[in-house]
Amino acid sequence: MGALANAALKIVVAAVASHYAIFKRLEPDAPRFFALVTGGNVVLLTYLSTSGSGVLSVLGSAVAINILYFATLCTSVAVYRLSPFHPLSKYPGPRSRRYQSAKGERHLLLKGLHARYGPWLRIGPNELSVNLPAAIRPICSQMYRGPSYQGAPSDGDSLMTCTTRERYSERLPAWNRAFAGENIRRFRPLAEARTAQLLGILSRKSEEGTQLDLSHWISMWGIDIMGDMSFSGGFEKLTAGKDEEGWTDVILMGVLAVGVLGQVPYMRDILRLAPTPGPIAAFQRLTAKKVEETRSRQKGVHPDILSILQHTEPDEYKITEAEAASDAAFLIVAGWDTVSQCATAFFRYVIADRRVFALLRAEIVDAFSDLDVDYDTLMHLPYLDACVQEALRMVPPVAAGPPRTSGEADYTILGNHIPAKTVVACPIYTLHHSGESGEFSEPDKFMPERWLRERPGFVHNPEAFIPFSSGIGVCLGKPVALYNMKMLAASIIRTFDIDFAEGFSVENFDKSYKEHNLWRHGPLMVRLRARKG
Ligand code: HEM
Repeated sequence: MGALANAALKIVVAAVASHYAIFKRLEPDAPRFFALVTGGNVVLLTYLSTSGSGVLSVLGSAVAINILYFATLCTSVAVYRLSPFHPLSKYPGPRSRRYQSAKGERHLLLKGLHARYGPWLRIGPNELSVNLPAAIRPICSQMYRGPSYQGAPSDGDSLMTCTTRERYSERLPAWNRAFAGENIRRFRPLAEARTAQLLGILSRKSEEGTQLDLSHWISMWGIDIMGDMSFSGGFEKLTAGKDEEGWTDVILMGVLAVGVLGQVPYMRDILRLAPTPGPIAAFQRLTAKKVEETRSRQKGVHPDILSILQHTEPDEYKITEAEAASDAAFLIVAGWDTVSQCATAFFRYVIADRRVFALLRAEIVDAFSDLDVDYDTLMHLPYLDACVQEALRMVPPVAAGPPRTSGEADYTILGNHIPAKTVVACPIYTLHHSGESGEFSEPDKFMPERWLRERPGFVHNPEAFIPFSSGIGVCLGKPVALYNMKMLAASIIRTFDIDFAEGFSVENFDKSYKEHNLWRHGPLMVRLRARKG
């Protein structure tokens, strides 16, 4: 009995010691974890078999030792994480550290937690959420992306999932070139052509007097534009009128995987061994085909984004085919749902407020009358700009704050110590809606006027407004996104009178919003009539 207790004590000590030495702050990656477990068990079995016991007895002892070891290890990890010895113990937060929501209400949960615990919030063992505008710049301009970006299994990293800042910096020049100068100007006619195509469809529907889901058509418009810009076409969803291949769901699935597996990035190595689900494999085949097409093209011909990324300068990093395929998929995620969500929110709020609609209509009709919508005039319409900003504030397409990591260094942000290997995020939705800390008066109300500073005494802090993120990894497509949204908004508003469809409930529509890294919601049902006068 004494020998058994002695052996058990040794196992407990070994588990606590290995927690301290290996598992204390981070989950080790999958290969190292399996090497450790396999190596440990080989040594254990060799040792046990020298005792002269039978095979069954040796195996039974090994199983018991493993159970005791891992139970102690897990307890030790849990106790340490909740203890005052943990470097993040001074930060308040719910004891369970649970802020994920399978119901898609993470944005509301996080907002509520900040209201309860204050701007510095511990939301995971090694994770902080910081709801302070003054902290955005120091965090986002110094810290690189956190490990959660490595959640999705893939053969090559996209720009966004580059594991190191050095590799990211090597790839950035080609991306910057794709979104600058002559290249970015070439994207405008693509958006204009798709907008004209959408107007044609909407005109036909309005003549038939049918009610329609505007968010669906905006989504088809958005994905077609991204296909044109990224790899010179390939979707044609406006023509089809529907997403037959189900790319919408595939992309949602991919983004969800990043969100869930990002919490346990070591699982990516394990999942890579599993067969890829059919729809994702089909999307991978599409991006691989686009890589092949754009790679075989001559430099300078059809300079879509994927071609620019692959035809780099001689002294620049040359991406592999797998990386190019990941970039192609990432581009669609980055530029499609974001713009579509913002445009949908824009119409939901503008249609609901007839005063806003009338002011917007007057500004747009006055600017263009029967003329074509030109870039310079469009981008300088103050009320349209205020409405777009306000839609981005109300429903930021990326609601969660992009997670950053302190990596191997300690930081001090606004006098607060952030130890190495801590994940830190500035929660975009919460920042846009924090009335408590006073960034925006009446934060849950759609009020374009707040951007025009026409309300004396009205609190308005643009420093807290970061729909496109900030610092390292800030959105490169912002000018494209703003132009495309304004072009769509002006074109639809000057062409149609718009009302919600009969029986449509704005309250139910708002309640249908769920956040899973991307937004999902019910249909935005409207009735369009050709504008008179
Ligand atoms: C309203 C529309 C958009 C919003 C709100 C938005 C928002 C964002 C945010 C928050 C990030 C940072 C994500 C992170 O670090 O996790 C980001 C990155 C990025 N976005 Fe956008 N985006 C929009 C449209 C677009 C469009 C249309 C494109 C392309 C045409 C685009 C291209 C990119 C790229 C390439 C990055 C990565 C930049 C980098 O890592 O250096 N975005 N965007």
